[in-house]
Amino acid sequence: MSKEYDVAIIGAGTAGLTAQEEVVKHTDNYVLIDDGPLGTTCARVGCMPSKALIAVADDFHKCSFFDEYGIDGAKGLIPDHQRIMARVRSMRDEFSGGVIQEMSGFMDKVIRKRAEFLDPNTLDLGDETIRAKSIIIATGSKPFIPDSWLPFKEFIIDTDQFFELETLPKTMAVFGLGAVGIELGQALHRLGVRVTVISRRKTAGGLTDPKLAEYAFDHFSKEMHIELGTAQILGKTPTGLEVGCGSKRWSVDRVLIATGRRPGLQDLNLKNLKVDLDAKGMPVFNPETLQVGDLPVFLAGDVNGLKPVLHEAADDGTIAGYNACAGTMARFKKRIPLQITFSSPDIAIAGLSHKALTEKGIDYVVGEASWEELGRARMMLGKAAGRARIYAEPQKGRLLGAELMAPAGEHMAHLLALAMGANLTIKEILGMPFYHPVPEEALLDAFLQIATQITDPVSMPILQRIKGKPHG
Ligand SMILES: Cc1cc2nc3c(=O)[nH]c(=O)nc-3n(C[C@H](O)[C@H](O)[C@H](O)COP(=O)(O)OP(=O)(O)OC[C@H]3O[C@@H](n4cnc5c(N)ncnc54)[C@H](O)[C@@H]3O)c2cc1C
Ligand SMILES: NC(=O)c1ccc[n+]([C@@H]2O[C@H](COP(=O)([O-])OP(=O)(O)OC[C@H]3O[C@@H](n4cnc5c(N)ncnc54)[C@H](O)[C@@H]3O)[C@@H](O)[C@H]2O)c1
Repeated sequence: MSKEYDVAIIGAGTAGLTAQEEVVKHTDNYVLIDDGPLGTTCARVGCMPSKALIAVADDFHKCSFFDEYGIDGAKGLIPDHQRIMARVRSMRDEFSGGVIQEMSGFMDKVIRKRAEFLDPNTLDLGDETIRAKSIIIATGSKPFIPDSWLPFKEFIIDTDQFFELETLPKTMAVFGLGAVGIELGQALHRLGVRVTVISRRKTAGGLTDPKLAEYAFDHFSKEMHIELGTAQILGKTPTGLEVGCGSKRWSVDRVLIATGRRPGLQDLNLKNLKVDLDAKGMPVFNPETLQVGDLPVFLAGDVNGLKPVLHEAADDGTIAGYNACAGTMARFKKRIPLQITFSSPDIAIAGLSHKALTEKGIDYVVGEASWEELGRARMMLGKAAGRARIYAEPQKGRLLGAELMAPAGEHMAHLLALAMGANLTIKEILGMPFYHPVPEEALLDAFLQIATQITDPVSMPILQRIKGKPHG
């Protein structure tokens, strides 16, 4: 006879653990199923170890400015790749160990097995079946290697394997210039690995505004070797692989695959849910309730492919946990979208992207900011680069969205998202303080441009002063 639960959660990552926090408020009769390593993708092989590596790479990169600053001796500094990777792993172990420690209070609810659906209320765990009134799928996403590249697998590294490297290869091809490609590609380059990035599109870190995407692509191309084209693996060499795009060829020790992740849906036997699946095997679900069709089944976190970033996975866990226990489905208002890529300069999208505005046919005016001539950016070598495109509704200039590549962009993206969340008009934004000299001053130009394009005139003495620029 199978065991009966109120809720079964498949996946003990960020979304699954947040769902558990919500479920436990309603019932103690639940189970959390995970057959993989515990500690979450974010802490083990995602957000945290990647940022630990980037921190070292960015600090080491400052050596390249020391001579110009008037500091001698920088050329003698050598990154010890073995020690760098060991430190990254040690930080990783602290972060993922912390998550596992937090789970100790409910380990008796955790089943370390792989789950497959037999029907919407029944899971096959291999040697046992369980039944649950509601089931939350929180199985995350996985790196994906196309079949044609599998014969070269011994030389291909994905992000699940990358942080296990004892040391860094001398040469590396990075396939893709999305979030993973630019973050890790730039870090490897800054640490002295000879990197060749191959990107199918003229963009970086997910930017969708064509003007900004091209600007960012060109900017990063000046720092490291980036080729535009579809990456191919052409064969093995005595020490690695021959890779290429178009008619160009390179020999590299390893390939870092950063061409996107796939939702972890493949092994769940979703056909037994008897709902329509799209071409990618994704069941139809409601993005506000996360319910699959009208079944007692929910999709939370990366697995639903909506916004594959950590804070969204956590919100999803709460929504799915709540609805899995509630009698009726609650629809939740989502936060202002925010996506930050920790390249240098940072890349970010706050609110609606250019692509989303275009697809939805929303009218907007644009203000553009630049960090190239900003005094504060120019005095910090390597920081005087960056642009932002800020989109506002054409009447009162309320912000709709923004895309940017900018120094301190991670913070500015939050400010912009806050302004969007508070529904501020451009007049209200211009009434806010902007300290001098800070990177945020560049945004004033963009706001001013918006103020001059909207239909409701903004008449403020401050506009005249900003037009003349502060003295200093
Ligand atoms: C290199 C990298 C860097 C990143 N950096 C950032 C960042 O800086 N900021 C940010 O916001 N996001 C970042 N992300 C994204 C972020 O890590 C994810 O959005 C988040 O971890 C998703 O959480 P999740 O709960 O959906 O999935 P996960 O944490 O992956 O959890 C899924 C769990 O399901 C289990 N599972 C899968 N299939 C089954 C099955 N059939 N049966 C049982 N268990 C199963 C797995 O073992 C796993 O434990 C990064 C991702 C990567 C790869
Ligand atoms: N800072 C962050 O929040 C952060 C950091 C890293 C990863 N992530 C998450 O991880 C997920 C996966 O990141 P990712 O960078 O692997 O995927 P991605 O989808 O962000 O980017 C993949 C890129 O690879 C390109 N590409 C695909 N096939 C190619 C080929 N054959 N040749 C050349 N280019 C090719 C695509 O055009 C795309 O631009 C993202 O969705 C992101 O949410 C987030």
